[in-house]
Amino acid sequence: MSTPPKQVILGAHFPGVNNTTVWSDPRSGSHIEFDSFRRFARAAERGHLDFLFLAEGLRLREQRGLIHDLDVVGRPDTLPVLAALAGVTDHLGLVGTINATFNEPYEVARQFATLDHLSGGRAGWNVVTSSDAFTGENFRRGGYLDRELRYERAESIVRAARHLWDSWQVDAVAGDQEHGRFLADGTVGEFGYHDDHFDIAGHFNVPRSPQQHPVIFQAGDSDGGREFAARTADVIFTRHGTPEAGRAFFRDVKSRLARYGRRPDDLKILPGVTFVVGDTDEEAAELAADIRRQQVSGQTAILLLEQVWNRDLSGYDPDGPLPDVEPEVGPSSIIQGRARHVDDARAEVTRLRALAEEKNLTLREVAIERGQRQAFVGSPETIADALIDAVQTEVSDGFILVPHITPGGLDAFVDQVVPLLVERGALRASYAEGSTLRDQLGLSAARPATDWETAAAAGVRKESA
Ligand SMILES: Cc1cc2nc3c(=O)[nH]c(=O)nc-3n(C[C@H](O)[C@H](O)[C@H](O)COP(=O)(O)O)c2cc1C
Repeated sequence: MSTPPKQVILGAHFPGVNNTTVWSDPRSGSHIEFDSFRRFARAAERGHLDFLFLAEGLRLREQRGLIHDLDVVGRPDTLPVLAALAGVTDHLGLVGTINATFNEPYEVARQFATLDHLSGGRAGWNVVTSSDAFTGENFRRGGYLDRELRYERAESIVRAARHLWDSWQVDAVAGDQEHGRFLADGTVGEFGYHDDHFDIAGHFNVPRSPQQHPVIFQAGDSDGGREFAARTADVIFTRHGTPEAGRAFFRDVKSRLARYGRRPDDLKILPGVTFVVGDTDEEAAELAADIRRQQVSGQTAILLLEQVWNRDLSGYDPDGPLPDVEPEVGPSSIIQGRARHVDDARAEVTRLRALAEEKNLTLREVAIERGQRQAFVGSPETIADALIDAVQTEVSDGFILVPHITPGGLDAFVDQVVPLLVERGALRASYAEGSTLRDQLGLSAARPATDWETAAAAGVRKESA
């Protein structure tokens, strides 16, 4: 009998309005009404996926001083949405993105512990570190964090939260009716946490939650982000364009774990991916090309390439050639509220010009081609086989699916691909009763905050030795 393949972990990213989705499709519904979240979550649960994932955007992006046309809706406040979903789902993990820079550990620890209670152990926190002053203007203290400190602060907030989550002993609640004593003793929830970022002390007021520590995700691909994940997180949410890039990332990140006394399986790597299911591979390829054209209108193509050129390109014709001007290099960015992901603008422009020439592409076609991400496109069989193969060949431990339609975009995957994954032994046929998100992801039970700190300190010593 052949051994079953490694399990494919699957999350479902609730899609807002952005250039991986198609808001203008007639099947597209509201990105804010609860019914959309509920339908999406129930589809994920019908397919016994591991978790639903919500991104976060704390300020409307601006480009050329105007609100960016995409990414405007679909990101209401994360925690109320997840709390409401806890009431209409039974097994699905509920993972929300909450920034480490603009929040306090006491608040965040309370919120996630509460979500963990409400959901019976299904909470996950995606710790992001965006620290830009533009977003900071929304907050009391303004953009106060130096970018270099973003991961130091993230590590601090998670460490402090872990102390808060540990502050209630397992047997803290006595519930002694005979003597009328609710608590076992008066020291319940006592904490004190002091470092360069936080100086807090008191009594935490949420009892120990089912997972004790909600699952910690991190999203951020830089060297600092990878090291933070190796030292602190249970899951990395990442993105890359090809399976080869995925394997290189996988090897790099997993190799960092031993330094902190962790095994490769202690940190799961999950790239975000789009998918298009068709009756045949040819039909799916045609559908995918059509979706890309809808996602990148002429105006969107201009906005996307402005992020490469870092200058106003509104005078150019999207159906004409690439701009003949050179990119603007320097510290100022045309976009605010989101990092520009262009390391060397001159080299990127040279590459795009060569691509346009070789394939005879217009400006809009270049924008479409440049934005291609790793996608699973094909018949249900092709997609199921490709997902299984990617996990067996260490591209990742699974994927976070990003459908292009809200809220019905998961349906084809759940109804046509999931049964094949189950048949091939790569996905559970049903949820195990009473399992937490930690159990579902194959993670071990939460370790106490002090264990993490000892391992991190030993790892840092090894690194600097
Ligand atoms: C796949 C992925 C998803 C992300 N999602 C969010 C998000 O929803 N909200 C947010 O504020 N930042 C998000 N980020 C940004 C990161 O948290 C981080 O702030 C940024 O990438 C800078 O960190 P880095 O220099 O390590 O990449 C995301 C990053 C990645 C790679």
